[in-house]
Amino acid sequence: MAANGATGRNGLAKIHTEKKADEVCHDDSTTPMKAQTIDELHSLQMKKSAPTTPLNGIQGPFAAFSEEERTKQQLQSISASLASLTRETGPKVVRGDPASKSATPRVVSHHHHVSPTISVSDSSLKFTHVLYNLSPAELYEQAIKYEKGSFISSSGALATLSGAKTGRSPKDKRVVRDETTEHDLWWGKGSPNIEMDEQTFMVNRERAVDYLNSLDKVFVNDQFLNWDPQNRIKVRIVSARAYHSLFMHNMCIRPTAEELENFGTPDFTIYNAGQFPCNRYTHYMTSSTSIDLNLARREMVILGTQYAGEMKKGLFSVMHYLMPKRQILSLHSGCNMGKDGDVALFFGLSGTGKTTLSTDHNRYLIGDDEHCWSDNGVSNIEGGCYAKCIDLSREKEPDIWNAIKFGTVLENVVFDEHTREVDYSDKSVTENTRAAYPIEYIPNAKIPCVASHPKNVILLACDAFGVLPPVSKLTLAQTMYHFISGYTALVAGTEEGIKEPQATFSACFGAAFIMLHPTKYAAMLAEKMQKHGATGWLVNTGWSGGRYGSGSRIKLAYTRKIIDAIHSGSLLKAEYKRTEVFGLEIPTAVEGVPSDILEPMNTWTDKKAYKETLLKLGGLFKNNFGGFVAHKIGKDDKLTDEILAAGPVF
Ligand SMILES: Nc1ncnc2c1ncn2[C@@H]1O[C@H](COP(=O)(O)OP(=O)(O)OP(=O)(O)O)[C@@H](O)[C@H]1O
Ligand SMILES: O=C([O-])CC(=O)C(=O)O
Ligand SMILES: [Ca+2]
Ligand SMILES: [Mn+2]
Repeated sequence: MAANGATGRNGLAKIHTEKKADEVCHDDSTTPMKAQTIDELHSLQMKKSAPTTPLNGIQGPFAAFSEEERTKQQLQSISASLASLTRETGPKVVRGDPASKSATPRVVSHHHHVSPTISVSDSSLKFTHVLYNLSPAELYEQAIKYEKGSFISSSGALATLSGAKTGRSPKDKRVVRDETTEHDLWWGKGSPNIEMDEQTFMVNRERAVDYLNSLDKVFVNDQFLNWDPQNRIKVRIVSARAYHSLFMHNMCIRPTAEELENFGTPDFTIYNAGQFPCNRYTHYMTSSTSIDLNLARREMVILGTQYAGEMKKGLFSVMHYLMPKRQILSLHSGCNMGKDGDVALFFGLSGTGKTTLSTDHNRYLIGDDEHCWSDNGVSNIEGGCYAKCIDLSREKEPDIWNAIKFGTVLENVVFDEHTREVDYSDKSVTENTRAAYPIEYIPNAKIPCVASHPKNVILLACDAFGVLPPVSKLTLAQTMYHFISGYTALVAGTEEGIKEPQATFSACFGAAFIMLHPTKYAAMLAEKMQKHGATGWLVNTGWSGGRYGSGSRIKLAYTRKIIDAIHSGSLLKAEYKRTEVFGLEIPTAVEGVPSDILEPMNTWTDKKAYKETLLKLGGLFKNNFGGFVAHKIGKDDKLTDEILAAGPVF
């Protein structure tokens, strides 16, 4: 041991450090240190953003003042949104994260009247910090720091939990019934509009506003709906979670800095206090969840559910009211466009394939879920897509797979605790796992998301009975019959409490979101299809070879081939034969699809069971349509009669 050199007392070699003249140790780095303290160093890391609100022409000494003035106006508007209507004052709002010391304390409070000191409660003394239109990166940080259950997935998405509710709660959606809505809206049997009165709305609104104001910080998103510039709607979403803010950032249209500068007052405001329940002693409340729409006030209140789809679909309901007033048809449909400009709509209830089939590598995506059809053509209402991701496969749905990256919200998925790799087959949290991403994450999205008039209108049904053909060509009357019926077998999970597929009829393929009587939308659709010569198709993306349990779901690859043949126009020219009971025209051959599956009866081994099931489904259709026979569709009696005759006959 210690063969050479000096040894210390314990026998170990001494460590020699050569001392230079100045007696200071230097490392290799020659870069001079620009900061004197740690705090200074950290302050260097972030540079000031280019103003989110560019100074429209104002330069020179007044520029700084006007930016300040603008920020003040913005805060005043937010304070007004958050005002308690009983105390008549808005909260003191301040911009920026309460956790960040450098946040400028630019305090603004909104007063209707100057009424000092008399009824001041503690809530009017505290500040509410406003996190206004944060970027995805900032929202990630907020979510990860403060929201339990937020993680970064291996592909960079923000994995979150939506809490106890993992689907919408249609039974808890209420609409204020007043003199206007009393006459305008669809009420009663079958209608999604469960009534509440103005007073109760205000009670819930106050509850939500007080809850939001009690927090240290709230998120505010100012965004747009509808890519048609003439019919754009300004929306404000006030929420308590970074998850909700990022979700809406992705799903609504994102304003440019300049558009944000000129945003002004919103046309519609959502108060999302979803973490806080409604008060069950409040009139009308039947659970601790309430989603309340007040069209006169242009406001929506969410209590007792954190499922983000409530905001998306709540706004869709609003569009279903506002757009038809302007002679514009609102549609629960996907939309895409071919290289030659041919446009297709994809209608269908939740889980029938709107997102999957409108996301098509060979076509431009206009949108996956909500559209308007005006005299100018089709426009997407949203700025993002909301894809189901149960059993998502990279191979079958590559564009959706690749869209799940930084910026995307991934709801309720299960992932590996170490690698953070998502297991898309895992239903432990829910079957209704979802990804919300900005539409430009799909490489062939068309921006702006507008297109000309549709050539094909494809009605998607996921038939758990396995008796509807994979594809049939419809007459206009049949298209209307199936549009009004809105049949599918609901795939588990998107609506609370549905665990097994079951036959469902939902008028206009979205009765949960329509506000007027279904025949109003149907009449508009018929008129537009007629005027623009669109062809209707019924595509079964559901079962073949037997009903749910014995048959199996039609292969996505086959459905895609069928859709390709519709787009190309080749299916229009095919040879057809007519089916029993439903009287559907089915093609004898489709390129790339085994011909024997085109006729469902061929795929069933038990022909008797097939016939029974077919009649059973026919009966369900008849029974459902009974609710509509007394209504006229459009001004034309002839069309109404044709539609009534276009259902199953047996
Ligand atoms: N033959 C098929 N055609 C279409 N989709 C299929 C088929 N077979 C399986 N699927 C699966 O069905 C699901 C269709 O869901 P999709 O997200 O497209 O529904 P959606 O109509 O957009 O519903 P929502 O309105 O709830 O968003 C996807 O998970 C898809 O992978
Ligand atoms: O609203 C949701 O939760 C998802 C959706 O698109 C639908 O159900 O139609
Ligand atoms: Ca969808
Ligand atoms: Mn939908």
